[in-house]
Amino acid sequence: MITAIFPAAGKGRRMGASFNKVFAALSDKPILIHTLLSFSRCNLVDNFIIVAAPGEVEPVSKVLNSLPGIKPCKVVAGGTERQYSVYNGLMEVSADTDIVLVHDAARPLITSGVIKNVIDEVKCSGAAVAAVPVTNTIKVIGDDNTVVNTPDRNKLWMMQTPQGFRKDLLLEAHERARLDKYFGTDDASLVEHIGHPVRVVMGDYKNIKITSPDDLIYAEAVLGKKAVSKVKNGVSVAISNALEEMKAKIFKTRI
Ligand SMILES: Nc1ccn([C@@H]2O[C@H](COP(=O)(O)OP(=O)(O)OP(=O)(O)O)[C@@H](O)[C@H]2O)c(=O)n1
Ligand SMILES: C[C@](O)(CO)[C@H](O)COP(=O)(O)O
Repeated sequence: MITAIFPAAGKGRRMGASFNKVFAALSDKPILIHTLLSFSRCNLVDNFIIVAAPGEVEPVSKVLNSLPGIKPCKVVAGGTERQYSVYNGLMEVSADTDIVLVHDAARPLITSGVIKNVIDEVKCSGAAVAAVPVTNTIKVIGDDNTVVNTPDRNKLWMMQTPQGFRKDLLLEAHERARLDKYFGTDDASLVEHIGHPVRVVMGDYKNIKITSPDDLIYAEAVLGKKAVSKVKNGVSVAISNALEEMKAKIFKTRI
């Protein structure tokens, strides 16, 4: 059994909106809905756990479980850091799950092909992360802004999600990180911290994390045609209505 955990409990500060960016509209529906629909189209994943901000758990749960085309979701409360949010999600994974995927709710352009790449490698080696080779020259900079060195570009990859692991391995890594007070910006770092090899598989340059308003413009352009075809089959109408409902419930005091 394969379970996907979607950390969605961030603040989206770099987006500069007055609300959590995962509810921001991208084309015809919220970012979070795009992400969940993409995973719902991939028949390799069995269960979804969405980690929402504590005050957003109830409305998100109600809206998600009434939407067409999205697999049934469990919604749990997140923490103050992404790592804590993932841990809270992990605590809710069912006993019959053997593989866990962690995917940023803020990466809506994920494809079934990349999800499959990650799952295939987890089945072989236990830990896999989607990533892409860097396309710019990277330099390490010292305190005074002077270049320290220029690492070999052929060895530099940008990490994405999904990141997938055997459940027991990811649990051990998170428990150890808590004991050691170790923080990583992704789940693979925690697995590296316990000394288990993590394999990199091909991601997709389009699989961006929506971080700033410019990313929304790029994502809109990528989705362009797809969004139009979805409107035709009527699914988007239900989702647009759900977006309005979600906005009204979650943001009525904050917009
Ligand atoms: N305490 C947190 C922080 C982040 N996330 C989630 O982790 C993903 C990646 O985080 P990031 O893009 O850094 O999101 P934010 O923390 O929302 O953004 P910012 O750093 O700009 O505030 C997002 O889907 C976000 O919702 C989470 O579940 N819990
Ligand atoms: C996990 C991650 O998506 C890998 O790129 C990323 O590290 C999380 O986002 P953040 O911007 O570093 O919080």
